[in-house]
This record gives sequence, structure tokens and C-alpha cells, in this order.
Amino acid sequence: MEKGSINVQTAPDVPNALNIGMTHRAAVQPLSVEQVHFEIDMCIGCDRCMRACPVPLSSQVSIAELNHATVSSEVASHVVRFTDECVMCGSCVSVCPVDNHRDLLMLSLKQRLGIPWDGQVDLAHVWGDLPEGWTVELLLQALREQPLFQDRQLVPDNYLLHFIATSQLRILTPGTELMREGEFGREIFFLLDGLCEVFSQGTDAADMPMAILRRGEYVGEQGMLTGQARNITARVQRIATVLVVPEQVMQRLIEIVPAVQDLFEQSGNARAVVTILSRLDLFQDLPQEELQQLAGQAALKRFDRSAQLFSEDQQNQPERESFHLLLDGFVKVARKTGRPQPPERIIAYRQRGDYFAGGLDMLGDRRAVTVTAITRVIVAEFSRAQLKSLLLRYPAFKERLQERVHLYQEAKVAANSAVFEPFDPAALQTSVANLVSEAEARAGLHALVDDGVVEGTEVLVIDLDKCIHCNECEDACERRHGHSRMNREGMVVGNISIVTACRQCQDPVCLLCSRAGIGRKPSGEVYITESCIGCGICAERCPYDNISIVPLGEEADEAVAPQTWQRFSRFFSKGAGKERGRRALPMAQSVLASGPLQLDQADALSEMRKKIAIKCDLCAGYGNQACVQACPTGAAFRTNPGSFFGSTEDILRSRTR
Ligand SMILES: Nc1ncnc2c1ncn2[C@@H]1O[C@@H]2COP(=O)(O)O[C@H]2[C@H]1O
Repeated sequence: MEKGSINVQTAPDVPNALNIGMTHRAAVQPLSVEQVHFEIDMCIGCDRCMRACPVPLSSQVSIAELNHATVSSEVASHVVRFTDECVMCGSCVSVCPVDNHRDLLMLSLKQRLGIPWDGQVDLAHVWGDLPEGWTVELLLQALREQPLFQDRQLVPDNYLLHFIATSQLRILTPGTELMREGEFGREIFFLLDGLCEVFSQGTDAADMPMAILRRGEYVGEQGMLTGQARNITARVQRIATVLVVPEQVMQRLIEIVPAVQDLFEQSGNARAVVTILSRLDLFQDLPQEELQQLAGQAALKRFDRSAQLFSEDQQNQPERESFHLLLDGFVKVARKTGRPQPPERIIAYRQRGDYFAGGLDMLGDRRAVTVTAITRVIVAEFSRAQLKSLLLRYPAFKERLQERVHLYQEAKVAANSAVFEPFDPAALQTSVANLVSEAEARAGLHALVDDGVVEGTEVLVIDLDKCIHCNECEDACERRHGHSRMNREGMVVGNISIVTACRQCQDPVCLLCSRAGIGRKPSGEVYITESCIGCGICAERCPYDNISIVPLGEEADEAVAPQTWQRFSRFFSKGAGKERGRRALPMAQSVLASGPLQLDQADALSEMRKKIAIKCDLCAGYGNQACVQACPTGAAFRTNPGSFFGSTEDILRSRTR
């Protein structure tokens, strides 16, 4: 390894360096210079932090080198790289015998070294792969035609060179599909030359042309920003040169230059609204120009899980007559009971296409409600004037809106029935058996929603009437993958047990990995990639505890996972019996190679990897699912929660009958 060093003369003013790769620790505060020196003085050099560190390169850096770099102006180049690769997972903190905050010491080093993209760019492989007629200068020029990159002060050439070096340039022939509606993907495609047509499947399944894209435009930002399936199909119309940018590269640019995100959202939001509106029954038949105008004026708001969109406590807020349309996600509509138990009464669940007049439940009784995001949610807000103008000019639109309100008012009867009402102890005396089952049903059904089961695209369930508790499902999983990725005991609703295993969420928050260690196939399976280092950030993000971290090498059971990559592959494919691994490592290649956006480290990483995340990926790469295949009574099966339990509204309504 090259051991040259760079000289860090002064502490540069790099506020952004604090944010890079840090969305999981947004509130972190750096140490003061005195605290840094104090902690370095305290360090006894035992090396436990480096041994606990999941970053493969940590095995090449000694604690003495790291301490020296942290308090001096000399930083060896391999320490620079290690500092860049540190993901701030905090694994080093709990093992420190003197309670040092090694993660914060790393943060101070990151801050001093500045933004990694300021450094030299290795363009060797770019030159090697350049299509005929293209030079790096031409590439830069073509990228500058993108509105996102027009400001050289914000996005200097060097950042764009890093951007190019970590992306892929492709020449695509007419007819090639860049993306297909309904498939999952998080790359972004920058059109440098040629033409692309985008269309959506209309309500009658016919192609609905949406736009023709030309050089200077891009597609794919919505998949990246929302995690949802692609909302249109994009196909090359005239031979096209496209820069395919992996999500992590785009995220890094956004972290370094936050203004890029604003531009990205502004231009992306309007077309997202058009696309979503043109699919909603309510807006059918409205001309495209009308939708475009509406979208241009809409204010878009994003809410994280558990955030409140409206609350009954906000008197007349938001403005009662503004129209709030749920563009994406899933919310819970509730009203406070004023009692300690239960504190709220759930009125309904609402999803994409549903709407509110300000903070009122327009679809129920038009009174104020508390609305909480169950998944990440996007809301478009339109003014009363905008809506009124549509109602006046489009009688069919008005009629549909009225029909919808009517429909929901009917549903209100169900909403007031036992499933939603607070538990009534007086009634218990009249019919114990019935009420207990009502209470159970209520608890179970709300749990289905609150526990995010309805968010899954594939849920493993066990029919308890058929299950003989032989544990074959878990054993088969362990035989195939070396470690069981499921726990058959999970939430029980009626006679169904919802197994603790990844549900391949519609909006998987685990996917925000700066190393591309977790990915999603176009068909929706979320899988651990060969770039995973087992830092545990995805496991922390998973709201359902469905990702585990297993140590490899010395820490792991020698028989299971000895030290090298070759043994690591065995770890994943070891087995016995019919599920024995037949194929190579069941981790697909990510677009990026291993490491944080470095293209040349795959082999080195394989040798040095210390830990790995494991999760159910529906047995990607196998012809069947081990758990389902192994069940002797057919009790275990995979299902789409929407089709199995019905939509959330259906579930809740049907149980009231
Ligand atoms: N109305 C539209 N006009 C042009 N492009 C669109 C429109 N709607 C969506 N897109 C783009 O098509 C992409 C499909 O994949 P994404 O949903 O990731 O992101 C989407 C946008 O980039």
C-alpha cells in the first residue's frame, strides 16, 4: 500500500463535510479542539476500536497512525482513504475501555480533510470506456447543459469529474428501455444526446405519451427520492448517449451541494404531480395542460414516518380550504379521545389519491383530525382558488369529487363501528365472547397497519391451523443461507402468524446505504450486495428489526465463516440436504463495485471484510423459497399483503360486519 502522506496545513472551512454520508446521524455534534486532544491523550492504544470497525480498510490502519493524523497536520494517504470510508456507524465507541468517542474523533478528521471530491480524480477507466467521438471535455460540456449543473460556482468541474468517474456512460439504440413502469430502480439517467420518449400506462392499459426528453434532461429522480417503483416507462427514440448515475453518487453530490437537491426537487416535483394526477380517477379527462398548470402551482411537502401532517390541536391550521392530495404513502387519520386509554380513536387509513380539505377529514365528517404518516408521505397542496376554478370549468370533475365524498361518508358508518371505537368495558358484560373477539380483531388489524405489514410487497405468513411447529421453515433457511434469515414467531392476527422476516417494503428505508451495500431488484426484492461491510446502519434503519449483522473471520464460528472471501462465499452457500446452495454467493452485483464509490476495490474488500448484513431476499438466485418449499403441511406461504388481507380499508371495514 502506498504510504505517501498529505499535509493538512490549516483547518479549512468545510461545513458540508460534516453532512457527508451522515443522514443516519443528522444530530451529531463535533468535538472541540480541546476535547479532541483530551481524548487522544486518554487513548491507551489497545486497538479494540479498530478491531470493531467494519470498514475493511481498518485492518490496514494502526491506532497510532490514526491518533497521529487526528492531532497533527500530517495524514498518511491510507488514513485519508480510511477517513473517507468511515461510515460513522459507532461500532468503535462501545468497545473503548476509556470511553473515548472514536466516531467523533473521526468526524473531526473528516472535517479537517474536507470534501473528498475536492481531491484528484482517477479518470483512467473513463478514458478507456469513452465511446467514439466523446472526450472528457465534451462530456463536461454536455453535463453543463443540465440545469442542475449550470452553476460552476456551485458544482465545480472537479465535482463533475468525480461524478463522471463513478457513473457509467452508455450509448443506447432506439427501442432500448431505460426503465419500465412498475419496476424498481434508483439510478438516474442524464440524457447527453439523442431523444427518449416517456409514457405511462393509462387507466385503460393503453400507452399514454407523457413527454419527449432531449439532451439536457434526466429521468429517474423519483425512484431515487421516494423509493417507489418507476412511475413511467422511458424508451430511447433516437440513438442516445446517457450517463447512468448510481443513487449513491447522486446522493453524495447532493450532500456536498445541497442546492442540487432543491433544483432537482423543483423540476422533478412538477412532473411527478402531473404523472400522479393523470393516473387518479378523480382527474381523468382533464387535459394534460391543465394538469401541468395545476402541478406548477402545487406546493409539495414530504413527511417522514410518524410525522404529523395535521393535528387537531392546530386551530384552523393549515388553512381549512386548501386541498391536500396524498401523492404517495400511507397515513393514519385519528381523533383524540381525551382519555388516557386509548388516547386516540382511529377513523381511517388513507393512501395515494385520497385528500383532505386543510386539516379536516373531508372524506369523513369534515371535522379536524390528527393525521400521522405511517410510511414516508408526499402531499401536494392546492389553493381553494385553484380547486374552485377546476370545479367550475369541469363539471365531470365536480361530479367525481362529490361521488367520492359520498362514498366515504358511507364508509363513515363502518368507521364508527366497534373496530374503531374505544374499548367499552360496560358492553363487555353483555357478550363477553363476542367482545373479546372484537377487541382482538381490532388490536390485530390495527397492528397489521401500525406494524407496517401492509407496507410490505411480500410477506411470509404461516397458517396456524396447519402449522405443526416442526421449525422446518427456519431450519431450511439456515441450511440454504448458513444463517436463518427468519423467525417463524411473529405477530399473530386470527389464525395467521406474520413471520419475522423482511417484507420487501414498498418504501424500504434500509436502502439508504452510502456504500451501495444493499440494493433492490427491478422486481422488488431487497438484497444485500457484495459491497456490504456489515456496518449495521441499514439494520438500525429497518423499523421492523428484520436485518441482522453477522461477524465473519475471527469472531465468527470458524466452521461457519473463516477469514477469507472464498470462505465467506461458503458461509452463504454451506448447507445440507435439498436446500444446499447450488449457485455462487446469493448476493447480486451492485451497479457500483465495493467501497464507497471506488471502482477498483472489489477484490481487496472481499479479503478484508469483517461483517455482513443478512436479511431475507426471497431466496434471490434460487428457483424457490427454502422456507416455503420445506414446510411439510403447506402452512408457510408468501403473499402480497394487499391481495391477501385486502386493502387496509377493506380489512377494517370487513371486520366490522
Ligand atoms: N410527466 C413526466 N414527464 C417527463 N418525465 C417524467 C414525468 N413523470 C415522471 N417522469 C420521469 O420518469 C421517471 C420514471 O422513473 P422515476 O419514477 O424514478 O422518475 C420519473 C421521472 O424522472
